[in-house]
Parts: sequence; C-alpha cells; structure tokens
Amino acid sequence: MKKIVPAMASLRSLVKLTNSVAISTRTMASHPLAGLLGKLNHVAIATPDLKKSSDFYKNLGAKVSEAVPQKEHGVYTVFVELPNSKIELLHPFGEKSPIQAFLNKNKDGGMHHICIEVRDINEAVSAVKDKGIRTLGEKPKIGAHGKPVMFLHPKDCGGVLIELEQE
Ligand SMILES: C[C@@H](C(=O)O)C(=O)SCCNC(=O)CCNC(=O)[C@H](O)C(C)(C)COP(=O)(O)OP(=O)(O)OC[C@H]1O[C@@H](n2cnc3c(N)ncnc32)[C@H](O)[C@@H]1OP(=O)(O)O
Repeated sequence: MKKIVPAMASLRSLVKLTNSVAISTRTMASHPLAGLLGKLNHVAIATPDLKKSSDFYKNLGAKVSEAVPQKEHGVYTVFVELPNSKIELLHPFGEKSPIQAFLNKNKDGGMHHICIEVRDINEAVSAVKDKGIRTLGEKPKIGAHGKPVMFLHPKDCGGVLIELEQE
C-alpha cells in the first residue's frame, strides 16, 4: 500500500502534464497565424546618433557592421550580431525618412519594429490581409538582407510595427 500511494500520485501528475500539453498544442494550432511566423530575424532600434549607438554595442563586445544606406527605405542600417538574433540600428536617410516622425516623438530613439521570418512573403501577405491586418505598401520591397519584406500596420498588431521577411 505504501508503494501504491506515491505511484498513484505520479500517475496523477503525468495525466495533468499530458492534459496541459494537449491544451497548449490545441491553443497554438488554432492561433490565426500558426504556421505562418518563423524565426525572429531582428529587433530594430531607431537612433538619433548612429555612431553613439554603434559604439554602445561595440563597447559591450558585440560584432557591429558598418552603416549601410538603404535608399529604397529612407534609412541607414547597422547590424549588431547576437548569438540567436540581431539588432538593427536605424537612422534617417534623406528628407522623407519613414522613421523621422518616430524620432521626432522619441528624441532619444527607441524600439521601432520587430522582424519575423516567413517562408513565402506573398503567401504571408495574403494571409495577413485575409485576417484584416493592413500592410504598409502594396507590394513587398527588397529589405536590408536582399530579401523581400513587408511591414504591417502597428495599429493592427497590438501597437508593434512588424516587418515580415522572406527566409
Ligand atoms: C531596411 C529595412 C529592413 O530592415 O529590411 C527597414 O528596416 S526600413 C525601416 C523603416 N521603414 C518603415 O518603418 C516602413 C513602414 N513604416 C511606415 O509606413 C510608417 O513609419 C508608419 C508605421 C505607418 C508610421 O507612419 P507615420 O510616422 O507617418 O505616422 P504617425 O506618426 O502618424 O503614426 C501613426 C500611428 O502609428 C504609431 N506608430 C508610428 N510608428 C510606430 C512604430 N514604429 N511602432 C509602433 N507604433 C508606431 C504612431 O504613434 C501613431 O499612433 P497614434 O495615432 O496613436 O499617435
């Protein structure tokens, strides 16, 4: 009898664990964007001083790229490499940069967008549109990594500007 009681207790724990795994699997599978979103490619930070921000990460020992003008996007980009992802530093390029209004509101800069990989940009764009999420622009552009990208309106994404990038 002494041996049966702990065995029943662990059986009950196993049943609870199995049920909770089943519930979380069900929740994920029924999520509207399940299967669409891949890895986090980068987190982008807008900065009023690209050199100061680059030096900040260099000083912490990170590998930091040179600044590259992205004329199509109206920004300079610098990539900071992390073991599992990247930080993209953004600074306005040209008169009509899409990040200028953001920097006017956030004088010290701040987190601007997150970039998530998708298998196929056109399929992803049509899937998000079907869910009523507005895209910023009609067609994907070529992004900082030479791959097609599309931005999604922050007002439809819980207040976060999301960039989708094809893997
Ligand atoms: C090189 C490439 C790459 O990585 O491959 C890039 O990164 S290019 C990175 C730069 N390119 C982009 O960001 C392209 C997509 N962005 C855009 O089209 C624009 O920046 C918008 C996101 C539509 C914002 O446009 P704009 O600044 O003219 O409008 P706005 O100031 O009136 O903003 C409208 C509302 O959105 C909010 N809002 C603006 N920017 C936001 C952001 N980054 N995150 C969250 N919310 C944001 C504002 O606070 C405002 O809310 P309230 O009305 O409540 O105040």
